[in-house]
Amino acid sequence: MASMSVKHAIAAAKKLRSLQERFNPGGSDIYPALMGDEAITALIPSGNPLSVHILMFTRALREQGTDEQYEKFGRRADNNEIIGTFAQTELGHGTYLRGLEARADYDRGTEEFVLNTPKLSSYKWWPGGLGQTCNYCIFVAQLYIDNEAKGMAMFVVQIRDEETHMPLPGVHVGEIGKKMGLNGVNNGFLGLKDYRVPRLNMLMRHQQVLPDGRFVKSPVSQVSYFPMVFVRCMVARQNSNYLAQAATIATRYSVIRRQSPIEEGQPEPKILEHLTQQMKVIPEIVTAVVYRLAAANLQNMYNETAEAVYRKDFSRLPELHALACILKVATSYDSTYGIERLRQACGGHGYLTAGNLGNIFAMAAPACTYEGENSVLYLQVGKILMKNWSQVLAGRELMPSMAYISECSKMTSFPQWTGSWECLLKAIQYACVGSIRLAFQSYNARVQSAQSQTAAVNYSGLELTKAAELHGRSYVAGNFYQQIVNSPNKHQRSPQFQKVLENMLELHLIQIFFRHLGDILRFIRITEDEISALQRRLEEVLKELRPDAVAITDAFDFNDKILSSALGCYDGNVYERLFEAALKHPLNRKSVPDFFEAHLKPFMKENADNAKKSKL
Ligand SMILES: CCCCC/C=C\C/C=C\C/C=C\C/C=C\C/C=C/C(=O)SCCNC(=O)CCNC(=O)[C@H](O)C(C)(C)COP(=O)(O)OP(=O)(O)OC[C@H]1O[C@@H](n2cnc3c(N)ncnc32)[C@H](O)[C@@H]1OP(=O)(O)O
Ligand SMILES: Cc1cc2nc3c(=O)[nH]c(=O)nc-3n(C[C@H](O)[C@H](O)[C@H](O)COP(=O)(O)OP(=O)(O)OC[C@H]3O[C@@H](n4cnc5c(N)ncnc54)[C@H](O)[C@@H]3O)c2cc1C
Repeated sequence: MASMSVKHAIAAAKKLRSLQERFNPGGSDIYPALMGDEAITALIPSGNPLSVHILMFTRALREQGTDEQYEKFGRRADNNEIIGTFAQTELGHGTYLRGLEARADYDRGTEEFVLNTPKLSSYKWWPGGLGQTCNYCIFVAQLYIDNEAKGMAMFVVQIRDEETHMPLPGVHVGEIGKKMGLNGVNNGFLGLKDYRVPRLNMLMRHQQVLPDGRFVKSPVSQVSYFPMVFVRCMVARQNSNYLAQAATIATRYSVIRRQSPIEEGQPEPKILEHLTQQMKVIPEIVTAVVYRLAAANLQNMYNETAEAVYRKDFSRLPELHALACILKVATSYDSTYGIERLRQACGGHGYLTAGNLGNIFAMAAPACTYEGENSVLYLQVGKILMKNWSQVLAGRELMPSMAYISECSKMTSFPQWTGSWECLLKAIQYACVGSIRLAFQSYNARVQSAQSQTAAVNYSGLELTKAAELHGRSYVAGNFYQQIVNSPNKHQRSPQFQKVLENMLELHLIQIFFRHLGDILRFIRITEDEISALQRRLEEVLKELRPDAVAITDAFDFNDKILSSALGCYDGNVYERLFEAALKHPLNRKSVPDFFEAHLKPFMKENADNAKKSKL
């Protein structure tokens, strides 16, 4: 599997390079080239062993290295002359970066760094492609000068000979073992023992170690986290893609499969005629659209911030960090949940490998963990919301994506309930701000009672997480509302298309309202009649969107090769493809399986003999 994945990955990397040149000639931004990432991902259903090379190794060299270091390493990496990974996580630490144990000691006598993973727990563990594919890595270590810790630093480390691919002396590298999915990625482990690299192998765009050992601190330490921010932005796009693929498969299957008459004596309908099936499938189609639009917004913000950081303007980093966290969490959680719900909507055939929904789930699910485990990133956002609430109390302006928090904070009560889109959106935002206020009361009371900020964050963690989740909902729903209702290119849309988009907005807002009804009722009085009216609207909009479900998923434009699913094939010949896949199973090569003579027959005979004996 690994070699097949590498073969496909090389084909994908060549395609990506050509896409990059076409979309973005000579440019550094990979994102436009990834417009074809569905194809890339589909080429390698077991995961792309070069993805961390492309997404993190090359970018870290470009963004964290000096121009000279880019010329020495980055150009060769961009040209795929060397293959690298991003080796930060260790066997013993992944989240708490200040706890990383790998160390880099500066030797001013030789102007080198001596790299060590002092204990088993210090081994790098998980980096994509590290096991077998890569010959270089970005090695993240605690920097020590004269045995004094200076914080985290990144080092370009060659781990394998470029000709023979043999691990270099002092390098212990290999594959970490089978995973739930992505088994073509060869995630690896790396131990270094007294491994020396020249001083200029430390990436020094933002922080430097001078030949005499003097340390020049980064103006903004968080800029070293930037490679992670980029992948979080990519996860938002990629996981919305995975959800869109699953939604396409389940939608197509739901208009092929017939089951259970709705009226006595009537023929069995397509299962998508069942209202409960519509409630399983159509909201996931809409969620995929909602997150794809939010991810595109985030990517634009990333590109703008990356250019600003290149000019040493770090002002937009905090907002990008907050949004990248919240969208990475929301898309990975919701896509993973949605793909499983869509799998269940396809009955038993959804559980067949030939349906590919299991593999799509296995590709999507780890995004809840890598690039910052979701619950940890929610706490990150919760902390940022506490800081911003302090700004609100001090009457200061907030970052644009949090402006609604200021507006809602000035409302003494929620206006008369109308049930309009604006009302639904404001209700979610108002509930979010109510949750932030409550979380702040708990958090601030703890800080005031002399708890450390870290401890206060931990003990207020449930409320901080709730506030962060509702902030994510507010941002995503707000973005979707703006795109549908206030988009500058709205007039270019046909009335029919605008109506479909408005139906998707109606469904999204009502669905989020019902998902957080408890959170909303905590702060807003809504009558039973008003809630029942929304229930009716939900049923109505599902019915309205039903005729458009196939067209919307066709518009995702995944071909059969990408979907790789007997349930989601464009020609709808599901049963023929399921049967064709079944006949290809190795067990069907022989009429009598080998295990019959070896195991089953003796087993049955023994039982028969025992039964006879017991009768005697
Ligand atoms: C061609 C490719 C194929 C096609 C594929 C297509 C698309 C790609 C889709 C998916 C990806 C595919 C492949 C890649 C797969 C896997 C790659 C995975 C890689 C990894 O997992 S790399 C390792 C990731 N690890 C982490 O994320 C660690 C998480 N931990 C942390 O971030 C930190 O420890 C912490 C949790 C933030 C805590 O930090 P701490 O040091 O305790 O300090 P704090 O007080 O919490 O923060 C200090 C300060 O800094 C701010 N901050 C924190 N993080 C950031 C950041 N990232 N950016 C900016 N600012 C940050 C924080 O807000 C605080 O600010 P203050 O103002 O409060 O001081
Ligand atoms: C498929 C995959 C690919 C990966 N690729 C890479 C890669 O290329 N490069 C790389 O460096 N890493 C990579 N990783 C590692 C990934 O970044 C880590 O798994 C992730 O950061 C979580 O760290 P951990 O696994 O050590 O879990 P831990 O940090 O040990 O966390 C375990 C659990 O403890 C809880 N927890 C931890 N900290 C807190 C906290 N502060 N507050 C509350 N609860 C907390 C959470 O529930 C968390 O899930 C990859 C992981 C996977 C699964």
